[in-house]
Amino acid sequence: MKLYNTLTRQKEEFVPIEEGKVKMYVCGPTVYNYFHIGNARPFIMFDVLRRYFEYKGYEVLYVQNFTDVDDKIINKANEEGISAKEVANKYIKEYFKDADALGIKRATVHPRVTENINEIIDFIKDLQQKGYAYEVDGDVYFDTKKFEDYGKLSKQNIKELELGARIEVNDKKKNPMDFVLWKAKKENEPGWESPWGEGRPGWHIECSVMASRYLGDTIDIHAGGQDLTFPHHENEIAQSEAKSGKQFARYWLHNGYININNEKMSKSKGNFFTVRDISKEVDLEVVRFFMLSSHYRNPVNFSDELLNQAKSGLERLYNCKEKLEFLIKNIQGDIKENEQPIKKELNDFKKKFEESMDDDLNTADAISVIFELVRYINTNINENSSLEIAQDALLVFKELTGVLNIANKEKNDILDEEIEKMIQERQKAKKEKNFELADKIRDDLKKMGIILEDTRQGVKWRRV
Ligand SMILES: Nc1ncnc2c1ncn2[C@@H]1O[C@H](COP(=O)(O)OP(=O)(O)OP(=O)(O)O)[C@@H](O)[C@H]1O
Ligand SMILES: [Zn+2]
Repeated sequence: MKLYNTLTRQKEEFVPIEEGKVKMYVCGPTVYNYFHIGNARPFIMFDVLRRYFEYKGYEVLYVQNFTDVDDKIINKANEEGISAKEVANKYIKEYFKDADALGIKRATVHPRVTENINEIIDFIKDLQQKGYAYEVDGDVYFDTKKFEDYGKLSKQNIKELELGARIEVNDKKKNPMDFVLWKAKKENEPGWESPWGEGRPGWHIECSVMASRYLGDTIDIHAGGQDLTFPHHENEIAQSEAKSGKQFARYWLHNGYININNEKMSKSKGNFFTVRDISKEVDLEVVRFFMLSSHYRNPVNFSDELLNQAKSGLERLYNCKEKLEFLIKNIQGDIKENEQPIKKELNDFKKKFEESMDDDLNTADAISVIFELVRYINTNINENSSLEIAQDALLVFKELTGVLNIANKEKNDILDEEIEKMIQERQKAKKEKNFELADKIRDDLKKMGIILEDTRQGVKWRRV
């Protein structure tokens, strides 16, 4: 599989450190609000990368953190008169509700900053001992001048950055590019005891600490949104490599932005839609499908139109699946001689799907392959097919959609009330002598695996 590595600015063959194993770290949310669909992009896309590795037989260790102490959380807590911990706990719970509905698999570990304070302190102490960090009035800074490779990920011209950064006046830092590892406690802030007095960790240090704690000094993949490349990931590299003397992450993956009117969707600009609000309008599986319909590095302008397209695309997939499930219940027999080429073609779709996914996780092309498969099934598999070939087709369909985790909800999801409602509509149509509509409703139900029987006691129905 080839992945675009921000570190080298090219697509590279993925080679794991340890055979059969992938160690991934994905920067998680700062929990002071519901997350928006821009934030959902890395969560969904890297979930698919993980699932694809698993499909290929890798064991994946997947770590995604929660930033549960931060200025924004503290501000929100002070506004609402509750503790930062209460704010964070609330939004972590809400995160899981939305993430589950988006079909995002739970990480192997979801560590929180506040559960890693001792590890963070030890890490900073080590940096200080090695001469990479210095203390000023209870704050501790990373000395970027000491780390020769600073800037290697973002390929930034450090001189230019320094000029820009001078606008931000901070007399405590030796150099404008230095960044904070530990912040001395201010009033109305949570704080922890440390060798530098009471305080709390800076933002960047948490990811270096949690990645090494759960995955080791060198990890395979580190991922997040494109905005994190600089300074966040650059700083993570500086901290981790200064401490261990080893390469921190071998592949750096960054997703492009979800935009609104060509501007990055972001909490600070207020131009965002939360996943929670969207869930009131559409099933979140549609949002997942929408996300996968573009390559993860391309910018996407969010619109209702794209969401509607995703909705009808997903319906096409469910229709195909239901058709196959219906056929399987109603046909019989082993594969026939003239179906051998179909079997082969079905397997070719798998290969094509894998080729797309192997090309830097091109889910957009992978979805096109699934649509081709659907067209192929619709024209080649019917009442005259053998049971075996229909089962084969369903298996391939499920394998491919399973990697993306789309269209795999069981249709038993159709509720009894919905069925009853459709039956009532059919009765009404019959009364009005609209037999065409009545037959259509019966057929629609049949496609959903619901069989009607007109009895003297009224209409009875059963699931096939
Ligand atoms: N518009 C966007 N499109 C794609 N990814 C985004 C977008 N906005 C944020 N992200 C990513 O979402 C993830 C979660 O980050 P976090 O919760 O810190 O969001 P944030 O940066 O505070 O959001 P915002 O930019 O709205 O303030 C990060 O990987 C970040 O890069
Ligand atoms: Zn991070």
